[in-house]
Amino acid sequence: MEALLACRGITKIYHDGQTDTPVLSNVSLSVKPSEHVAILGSSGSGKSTLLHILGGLDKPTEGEVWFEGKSITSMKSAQLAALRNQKIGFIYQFHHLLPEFTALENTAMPLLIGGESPANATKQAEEILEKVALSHRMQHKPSALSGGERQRVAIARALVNRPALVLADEPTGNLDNKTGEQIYQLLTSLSESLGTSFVVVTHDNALAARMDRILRIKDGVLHGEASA
Ligand SMILES: Nc1ncnc2c1ncn2[C@@H]1O[C@H](COP(=O)(O)OP(=O)(O)OP(=O)(O)O)[C@@H](O)[C@H]1O
Repeated sequence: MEALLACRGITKIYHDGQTDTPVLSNVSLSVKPSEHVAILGSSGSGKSTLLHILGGLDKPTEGEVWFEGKSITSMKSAQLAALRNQKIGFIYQFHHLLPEFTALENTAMPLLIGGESPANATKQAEEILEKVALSHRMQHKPSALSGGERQRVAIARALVNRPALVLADEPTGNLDNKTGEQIYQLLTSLSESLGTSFVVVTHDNALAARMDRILRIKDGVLHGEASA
C-alpha cells in the first residue's frame, strides 16, 4: 500500500550565529493510511522538530517529505498552507485555541478558512463537538473550560475537516494521568472511526504502546524503521 506520509534522509541543523546545532540525522520513515504511529523519545531528542518537518511547518536542512506521493519539501507556501488546512490536523501539548472565540467558533475555524459556508461549518463543528462530548460547552470560551475540555476542543478542531493525517505533539503532556488516558482513548477511537492516520510524539511509554507501531528517536537518530 502506498504510504500516506513518508520522509527520507531528513537532517536538521539549526544555525544560530556561529553555533550549529544538529538535531535530526538521516531520518526516514513512512506511515500508511489509517496507521497509528508513536515516535518515542526523551526531552530534546528532536521529536517536535521532526513533527514540524513532517507537517510542513518547518523545512529540513536535507532530505525530503512526501504526502500522498507528492513532495512537500519544494511546495510553495500557499500550496503547503492549503494542504495543511485540508489534509492535516495538528494537536499540541497546549491547546492553541483562540481565546476570544467560543469552542464552537474555534472548531469551525479550519472549515471557514478552507472556504466552507458559515452554516455548513457550524453544523460540522457541532457534530464533531458532540463526538468529543462537549455539546454542552460549545458556547464557552477556552478560559471557561477545563484543561481536558480545551484539549477535546483542540481534537475536534484538528478532526473537523476529516484530515487524512493527524500530527500530535505530546497531546496529553499538560494533563493529569486519568484525563490524559481519556484524551488518548478519544483520539485513537475517533481517528479509527474516521480512518485517519495518526502520528504522535511522546515520551510516555504507556501511551506509545497503544499505537500500531513505535519508532524510537535518540539524539536525532530514529530507530525501529528500516533506514533508507
Ligand atoms: N530554533 C532552534 N534553534 C536552535 N536549537 C533548537 C531550535 N529548536 C529546537 N532546538 C534544539 O533542538 C533539540 C531538539 O528539540 P525538539 O523540540 O525537537 O525536542 P523534543 O524531543 O521535542 O523535546 P521536548 O520533549 O522537550 O519537547 C533541542 O536540543 C533544542 O534545544
